[in-house]
Amino acid sequence: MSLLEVSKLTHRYPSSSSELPALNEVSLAVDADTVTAIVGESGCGKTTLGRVLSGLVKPLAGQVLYDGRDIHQLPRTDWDAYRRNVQIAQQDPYSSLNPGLSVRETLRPGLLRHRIVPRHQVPSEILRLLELVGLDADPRFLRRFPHQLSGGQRQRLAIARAVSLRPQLIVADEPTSMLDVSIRVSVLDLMKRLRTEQGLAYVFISHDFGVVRYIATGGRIVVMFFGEVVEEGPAEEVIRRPQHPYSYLLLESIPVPDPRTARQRRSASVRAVEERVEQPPSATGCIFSNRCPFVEDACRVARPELTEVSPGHRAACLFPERVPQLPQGLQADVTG
Ligand SMILES: Nc1ncnc2c1ncn2[C@@H]1O[C@H](COP(=O)(O)OP(=O)(O)OP(=O)(O)O)[C@@H](O)[C@H]1O
Repeated sequence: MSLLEVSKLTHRYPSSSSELPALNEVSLAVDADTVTAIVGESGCGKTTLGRVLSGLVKPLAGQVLYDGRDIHQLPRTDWDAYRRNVQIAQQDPYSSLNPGLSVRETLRPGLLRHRIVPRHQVPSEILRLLELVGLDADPRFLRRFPHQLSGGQRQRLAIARAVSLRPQLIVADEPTSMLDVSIRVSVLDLMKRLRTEQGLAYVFISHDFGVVRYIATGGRIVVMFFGEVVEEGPAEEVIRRPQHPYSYLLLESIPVPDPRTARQRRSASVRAVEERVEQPPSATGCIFSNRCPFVEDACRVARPELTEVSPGHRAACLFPERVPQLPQGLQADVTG
């Protein structure tokens, strides 16, 4: 079931030096109770999309429909409910947490303002939330300030704050990219557990396909390139049989710990694309054609539409049959 229907979102920042919009006619559905992972390189519009979905940025054109209604047309009380129902967890919890507020004061105001529990139950609810996210539920910890917490503890606190309002959806924008690898996995595991226990949906934003495949099991993957969706579909299918060359190349470049495999993985096509990374996207043809290792003349003429390649799986490629299958070993690796 769709929680949000996103229709032809276009956004451009007035101060941007880029000719290209940050988002260009992005349409997709965000399902309830599941993960919709947005993946793509830096600058492709992931954060802008996340901010539009959470209502923090009003797009220049297009709509975000919630229960069939445009969120920017909602009456005040429904808008407040939407903002509570859709929480955001950001890349750098240090900048999103108020440095002057203790752990207790980070969690308390939201619980009171939105009357999540009766006033007298707020202290016990704070302790319950800390336990839920694996933080110390003791008085000394409650008095700590963000600068006295580790990176992992800060992100757990930011997650606790988001979950405290009992939202339907959390937009998680690169929530683990600033954490050490060992801590990263534990925070991802926490997010997975919370999702099933609390019946949450996530829009999970990342530039790292390795992280995306870890969190998006059973959900959907949306691949973006320069403000456009180039592929979207069920996570396992996008990973096993990518239908857009860009998705294929992102998957093929997932780093793996074994240096021998990592060497094998940097195939000729990945190296060729890396050499062309500075090329601006084509203005008229397929947006990926200037970097595509499988490009044909036709790709430089017109921009392909997102087209269904199998039920619920769409790709914007004129020649999806040219996208190779991932090598067997790598497939086993990326499907984990
Ligand atoms: N506040 C802003 N003012 C001007 N341009 C912006 C602003 N925020 C983003 N942009 C531009 O919009 C485009 C999309 O940026 P966005 O941050 O949404 O992408 P992203 O995929 O999340 O990248 P990153 O992972 O680096 O944050 C980029 O070209 C970026 O330079």
